Amino acid sequence: MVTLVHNYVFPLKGLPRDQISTVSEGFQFGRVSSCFFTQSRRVYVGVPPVTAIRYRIPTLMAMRDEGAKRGNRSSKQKVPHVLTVAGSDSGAGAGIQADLKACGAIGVYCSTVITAVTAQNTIGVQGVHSVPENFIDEQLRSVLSDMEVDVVKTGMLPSIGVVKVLSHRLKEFPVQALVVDPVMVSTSGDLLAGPSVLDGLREELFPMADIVTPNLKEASTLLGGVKLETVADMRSAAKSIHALGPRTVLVKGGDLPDSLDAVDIFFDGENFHELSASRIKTRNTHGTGCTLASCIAAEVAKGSSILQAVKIAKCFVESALDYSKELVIGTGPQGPFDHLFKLSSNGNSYRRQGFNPSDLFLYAVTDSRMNKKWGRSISDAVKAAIDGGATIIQLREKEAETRDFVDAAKACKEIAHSYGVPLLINDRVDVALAIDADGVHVGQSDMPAHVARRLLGPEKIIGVSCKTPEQAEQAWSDGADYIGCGGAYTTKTKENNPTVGLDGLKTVCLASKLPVVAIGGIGLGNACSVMEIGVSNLKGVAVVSALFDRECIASETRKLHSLLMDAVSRLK
Ligand SMILES: Nc1ncnc2c1ncn2[C@@H]1O[C@H](COP(=O)(O)OP(=O)(O)OP(=O)(O)O)[C@@H](O)[C@H]1O
Ligand SMILES: Cc1ncc(CO)c(N)n1
Ligand SMILES: [Mg+2]
Repeated sequence: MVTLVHNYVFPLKGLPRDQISTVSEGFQFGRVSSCFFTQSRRVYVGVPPVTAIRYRIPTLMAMRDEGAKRGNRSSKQKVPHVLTVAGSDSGAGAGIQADLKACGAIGVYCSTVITAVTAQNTIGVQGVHSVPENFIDEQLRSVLSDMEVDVVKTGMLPSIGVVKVLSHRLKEFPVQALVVDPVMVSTSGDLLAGPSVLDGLREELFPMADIVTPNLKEASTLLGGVKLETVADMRSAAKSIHALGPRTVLVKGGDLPDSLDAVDIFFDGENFHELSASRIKTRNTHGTGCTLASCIAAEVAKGSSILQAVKIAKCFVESALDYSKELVIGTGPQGPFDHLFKLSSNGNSYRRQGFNPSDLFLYAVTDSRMNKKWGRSISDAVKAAIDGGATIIQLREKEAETRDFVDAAKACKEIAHSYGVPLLINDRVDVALAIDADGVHVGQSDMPAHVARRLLGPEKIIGVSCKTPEQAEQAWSDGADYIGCGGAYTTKTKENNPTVGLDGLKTVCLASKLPVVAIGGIGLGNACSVMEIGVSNLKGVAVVSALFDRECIASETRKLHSLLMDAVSRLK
């Protein structure tokens, strides 16, 4: 199942115990009696008869990140990186093109080694032109030797020679994880890989793979043609394929006949997980397999576990299919879908042109108690703040009934957008979705930012409250756009909220790869001191009572705006 590489056993013996972590999910082995090493840079230390301990050898990347954390702020931003080794689909629904779009949508860099060029459309595959093996090898070497790939994802590998070349290069340049989509036949029934490739996959790639993702036909072919017609069949297929060596298996049920749900079976050698999504009624399912595998790779590159990544990927495919179910591209039976969730959107006059960190400059956060105290509606308060120069609005409504909140948020969005000011919703991702707000702001105990990102899509703004460098790092890897850091000073607005002070704020700003807005007890008297900590990614201040617990919101906002302008011009 895995190769014993003795060189790697010896250094392991001296490994301090505190550098070994016990991992339950996906790391239970039937019988492991000694140490071994897989190509994906993991060392398993067997404790017979059933458990295994995992130690992840730090990747070059992790070491570089460590270096960056230790104060080398000039080091470049690390972007999670997936390399796809696959075929081009001229119709751009599947293959390399699907991989690029999927990774792009998830916010992960994707490099491409092209194994074949297909002439393909919504009707079928009209031609395949394989790239010579030595040139595939050259592409692999170019990318792997230079670009610090996190995860490799494979799609169409047209010959056994290509499989061998790839497995050789992966041994020379190990990566964190390998996702193998054993593409054999297109959904239109056209052959994309010869039968000899099967042996190559089984012998060379599966033992190195962290996950293998066959569809029903591929699972059947891998197992010598067994019939797979039910979820129970899929379970036993997953088990048999797992025995061929991969760490985990996902048998995809997109093509399962007569099923109301799209059910996939995940097996990690110990446990089965039945993953279900509603089956979207659409012709646009061309490329779902490639997309799913790329999303898994992208999520793993961002730091998810394999199972977590599969769940997120499945949800991505379901949402994308749902979003593009009416899309009409091509005349054939199998259309592509919209990975970027945008092509078919209409009627939305205000579309954000990417997040602009300078919008954090004067960040107004509403408070229902203060509005009640002064007898004004949320939308009047918002309008006044914008009149005074607020550059972004967050609606923070802890007490309102959901329906009232949705109505108020709709009204506020209209006002904010008429001034070109973005509107965010505190905590309530559902409300943000309901009114198509510009984004959300979540705290450490609210919905995790990576889940919010999945629900809201790549365009929306996501902010996360962070008090420590670790939380800031997490927010960045979760795909947030900015962080809010505080309390800068003590505040009565938010009870039980420890103050980090200006020193804490500075520490977080220095560690954060994202722009920061300071919050907590900030007002006319101290806003300048906050900005004067002088860290370039501190983009502004967020205020609640200094604006909303005042008789005239607009004039207080105006005063704060001009103070901030002065502070910033002094810093230049
Ligand atoms: N109509 C649908 N609605 C929701 N999910 C679907 C639908 N069709 C497929 N899926 C999901 O998409 C993923 C890919 O599954 P599928 O079995 O279609 O792979 P595939 O045949 O390799 O794809 P392709 O060859 O079209 O790229 C699975 O998670 C599956 O459950
Ligand atoms: C190039 C290519 N790769 C994979 C698939 C499987 O969908 C396809 N149709 N075309
Ligand atoms: Mg399919």
